[in-house]
Amino acid sequence: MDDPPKKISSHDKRPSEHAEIVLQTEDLTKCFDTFTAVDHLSIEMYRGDVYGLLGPNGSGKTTTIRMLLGLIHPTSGQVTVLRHSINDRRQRYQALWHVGAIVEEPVFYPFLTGRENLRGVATFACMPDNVTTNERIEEVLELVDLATYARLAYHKYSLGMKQRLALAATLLHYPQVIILDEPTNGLDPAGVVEVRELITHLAQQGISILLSSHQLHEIQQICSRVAIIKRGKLLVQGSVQDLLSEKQCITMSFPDPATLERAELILHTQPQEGTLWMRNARTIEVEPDANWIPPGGKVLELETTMEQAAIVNAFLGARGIYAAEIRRRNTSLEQYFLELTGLPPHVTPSSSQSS
Ligand SMILES: Nc1ncnc2c1ncn2[C@@H]1O[C@H](COP(=O)(O)OP(=O)(O)OP(=O)(O)O)[C@@H](O)[C@H]1O
Repeated sequence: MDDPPKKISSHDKRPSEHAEIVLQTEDLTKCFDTFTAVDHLSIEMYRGDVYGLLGPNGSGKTTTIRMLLGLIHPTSGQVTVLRHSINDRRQRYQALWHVGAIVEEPVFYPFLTGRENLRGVATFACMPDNVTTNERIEEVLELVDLATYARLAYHKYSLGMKQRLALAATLLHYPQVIILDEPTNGLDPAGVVEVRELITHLAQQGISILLSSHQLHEIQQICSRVAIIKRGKLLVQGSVQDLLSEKQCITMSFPDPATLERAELILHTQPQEGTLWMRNARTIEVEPDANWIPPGGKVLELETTMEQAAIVNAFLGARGIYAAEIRRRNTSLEQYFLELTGLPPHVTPSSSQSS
């Protein structure tokens, strides 16, 4: 029996309890024949969230996104956007009207300018060819910081500019929710920064953004909340800040490798009731950015808070072992993900399913 998904308590980065839910799935499930790609997934996204949908390869992210956009029908469960159900034929149009998305590589005409391409998109979207539409095109060009390049042919755009033009196209009809599948995929570092800054800027305007990505370092920098899924099931959902503060660690360095070995042995064998948590101590390689590398290049890591570091220190001191340095170690989203899923963000679908 699988563990139920963890609920994470809220701190400052999580929307208040009065925050408006803009997108919600309830028990969303998709089966392909006998294979369940998405399994009773219940997530919610608040106004202004930059929400990361994370999971190893083949965990069901794209299938979920396709259901959120009404591109495929769920086997069961619900998707609601601003209280309109995508599953209800009468409400689907209203629900999807609030959504903009980039799910596949956007296609633009290479020899038309950025502005002309947006005019083309507006025409295809049946937006009237009038002053309001032209004003909106100028507005979105400003919003994605492409106004200066509006007269440049698309094929001369950098990868980051192309992605920003794609975002401009999704913004034309004033969506309140934007869904992006791997928005920084294939971008060079400068393009990644451009898109990251734009996403943050859009969220500040009250637009909620759901994105899937394998770039957990990126996700950690831009997302306010994340959901981590594996084999279609939700493992955890919460604010990045809360998830990471749940996993506080300290590292202890010792004057020489033999002292470290003795300290580890003591921590594994001697703690009694009340201090048994110290038994989680393990030797790890020192982080490369540490300001001091102890002899042997290894440190002891304990999953505990800096407040409890004094207890470990005193415990070892009473047994004649003195640490040379104690540091707080921040867990990255990548480490958290790895511990939770047992998989790195990039694994082949077959290995993911067999694990
Ligand atoms: N049309 C389909 N028919 C059968 N199986 C499918 C279909 N679409 C997806 N799947 C399977 O569902 C599972 C989830 O696929 P999905 O593409 O949603 O995963 P993902 O998390 O987006 O993966 P990735 O990170 O590699 O893009 C995979 O095992 C995939 O092979």
